[in-house]
Amino acid sequence: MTADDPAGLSVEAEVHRGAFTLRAALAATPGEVVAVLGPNGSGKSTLLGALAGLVPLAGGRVVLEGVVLDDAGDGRFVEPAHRPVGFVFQDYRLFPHLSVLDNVAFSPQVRGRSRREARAVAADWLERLGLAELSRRRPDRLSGGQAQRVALARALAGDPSLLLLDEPLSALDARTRLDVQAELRRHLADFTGPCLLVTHDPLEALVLADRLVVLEDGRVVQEGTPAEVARRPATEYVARLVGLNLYTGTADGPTVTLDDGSAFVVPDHEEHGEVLVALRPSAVTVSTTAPQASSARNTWPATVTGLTLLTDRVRLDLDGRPPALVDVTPAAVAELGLDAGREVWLSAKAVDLEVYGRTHPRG
Ligand SMILES: Nc1ncnc2c1ncn2[C@@H]1O[C@H](COP(=O)(O)OP(=O)(O)OP(=O)(O)O)[C@@H](O)[C@H]1O
Repeated sequence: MTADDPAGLSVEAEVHRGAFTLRAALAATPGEVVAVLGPNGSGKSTLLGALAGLVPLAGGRVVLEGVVLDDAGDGRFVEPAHRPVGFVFQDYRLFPHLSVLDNVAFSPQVRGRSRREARAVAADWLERLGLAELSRRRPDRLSGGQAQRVALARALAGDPSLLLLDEPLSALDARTRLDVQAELRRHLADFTGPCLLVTHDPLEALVLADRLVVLEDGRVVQEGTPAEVARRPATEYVARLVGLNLYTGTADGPTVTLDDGSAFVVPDHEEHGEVLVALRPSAVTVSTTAPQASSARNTWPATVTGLTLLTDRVRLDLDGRPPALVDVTPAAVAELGLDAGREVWLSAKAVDLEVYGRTHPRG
């Protein structure tokens, strides 16, 4: 999609906030849910703020359905209140002095509806979201889940062309979160415009999003479907997010020399030069004696530095060349006497190593 495509959203944004710079380009098609993931301080909220007109662009432009909302080049700028954008903030930001009905009526009113019409639209949204009986309540009398639903109703009641959700579920307890997440999924499926969802939670991104965009240090480091990103993470952060080991190295035929000087035998691949190698923690075998080396198998010594109980497995943190996360069964932990400080051998079949080129430069 190009910047002038009439459908959907297209953004090229350069934003300065103190010493921090966001420089990101992204697009989203109508009906598409794009999850924006990234570590703390990577610029996710800044990006949403720029789209909503709350944070000024130093460069680039924002085009929604063919309408330029912001263009740093020629100074065009649509005020936040006049943007067809619905925003759900992490802390909801409901107006404390207004009833639930009037909170939701606020959006259609700002967009030019009369007070009566706006209240009718609000009542309709509250009905749709199963909140009708809360209409007269003040926000301080709502549970977290209810406040989240009201915030979503308020965003949708303005009939936005773009929906921005900034960590919409992060303030909820685990149980409520699952319920609200399932509901949110249904509402997002009905929403016809593009939606950007900022989240820290990879599971939330997998459940709710069609596509992931990963920001690190103000730059987009990876985009793709959840499956693409999970299979071939582009950075350490993404690898940790999806629970994979990721190594950087240099490919030369069937050997990849890793940055720490160790080497992996890998399957046939087309890559030359700098590559990434991904390895599932469940694909590594742990033994207490040195296994037979073979051309199809990589073996190396390592020391257990940590053990974490997952639901049905134990994740081992291992220091070695290279270091690794390895998943084993609780029975294996007992049988092999695994504990912090224990020296073991790791082995991984060449076919379990996924080799691919870098999509962004190092450093
Ligand atoms: N008002 C501000 N003035 C100066 N710097 C700011 C301001 N707001 C944010 N920043 C800086 O901009 C950078 C990006 O912040 P931003 O809130 O966009 O990140 P984020 O990815 O949303 O983080 P988090 O996941 O912690 O919410 C940070 O380094 C932050 O310190």
